[in-house]
Amino acid sequence: MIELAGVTKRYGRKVVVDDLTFTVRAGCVTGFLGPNGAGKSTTMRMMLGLDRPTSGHVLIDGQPYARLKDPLRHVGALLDAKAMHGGRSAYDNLRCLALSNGIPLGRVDEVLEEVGLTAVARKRPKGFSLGMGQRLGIAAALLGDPEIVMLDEPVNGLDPEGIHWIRTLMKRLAAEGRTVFVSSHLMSEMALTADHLVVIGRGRLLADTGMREFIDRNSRSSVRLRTPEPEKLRDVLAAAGITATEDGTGTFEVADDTPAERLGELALEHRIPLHELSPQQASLEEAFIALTGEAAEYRTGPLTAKPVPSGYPAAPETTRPETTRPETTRTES
Ligand SMILES: Nc1ncnc2c1ncn2[C@@H]1O[C@H](COP(=O)(O)OP(=O)(O)OP(=O)(O)O)[C@@H](O)[C@H]1O
Repeated sequence: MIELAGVTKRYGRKVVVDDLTFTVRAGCVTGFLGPNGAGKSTTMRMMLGLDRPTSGHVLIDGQPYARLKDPLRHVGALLDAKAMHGGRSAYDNLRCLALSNGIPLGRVDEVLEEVGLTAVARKRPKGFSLGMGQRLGIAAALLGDPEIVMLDEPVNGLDPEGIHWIRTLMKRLAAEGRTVFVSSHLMSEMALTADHLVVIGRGRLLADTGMREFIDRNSRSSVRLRTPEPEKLRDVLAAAGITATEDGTGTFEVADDTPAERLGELALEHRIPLHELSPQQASLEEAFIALTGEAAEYRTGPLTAKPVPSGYPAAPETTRPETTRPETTRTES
């Protein structure tokens, strides 16, 4: 478990992390999201004792990181894949880490196998591709068989097989009862991987909530109808007081919370043929943009920047439904 209490970080006069309080729990994958420059990496560095909070504190399983004995056995982290010694082989990089953290050397071969780098174990990382470097960084994070795994943008540079692998790995680690905390800008990937989300904007907590709840709260769902008789459907919907938008080709979008069942029954009642009747689920990406729109420091033009529908949230969304995932025990290596 990772606990942050009132964590603030200032660089000069700039407040980069602003009074963050949240807990990252074991047994699930927690996604850490925020626009560019929101303070994610700074927060992760403070969790790992690489940066000191200006105020507030971070506890790892109840202790500051600096007090952990053999920290790699408690927390494995990938922050910067390029942090490896480029002139030392992949094996030697991991061997040094193992020796300095009291980790059995047999783990080096195990993690190299796990990340698929056994064949290049004797090669130097300076010749590695971005994806191979990421895999080596992930191997280092797993080396101490830690209870807590923290990964900053782990899918960076990974090929589709690698992305699938890291997703499966994170889910497995969480199912084993470990704490998995991961940042990513790849929303589609995060939607498939994370159970819980912590979202920050300009250093402030915007949401600490379950994935489904986050999407439901920050986006509007709708129902799409398609008919060869749009005039008839338009009149029926208007008479029923249902607001719909039309695209001019017989496709209607109803976003006023009328359930699909009611729309289907109305169409049937008036003998209007429907070629489509489908509830539209908003994506994590849409919900994320809606929530963080005003908190984004670096924004693109109007083509991609969407207006925030309900204003900048005054208080973060903080709900944490009970996890149904059973905690499993695991044996130390
Ligand atoms: N050592 C530093 N000195 C001064 N400013 C810093 C330092 N480190 C980070 N910052 C600033 O803090 C802010 C947050 O940076 P950080 O890298 O934590 O954001 P991030 O959410 O990880 O961004 P990204 O998604 O782009 O990686 C940025 O404005 C950055 O310029």
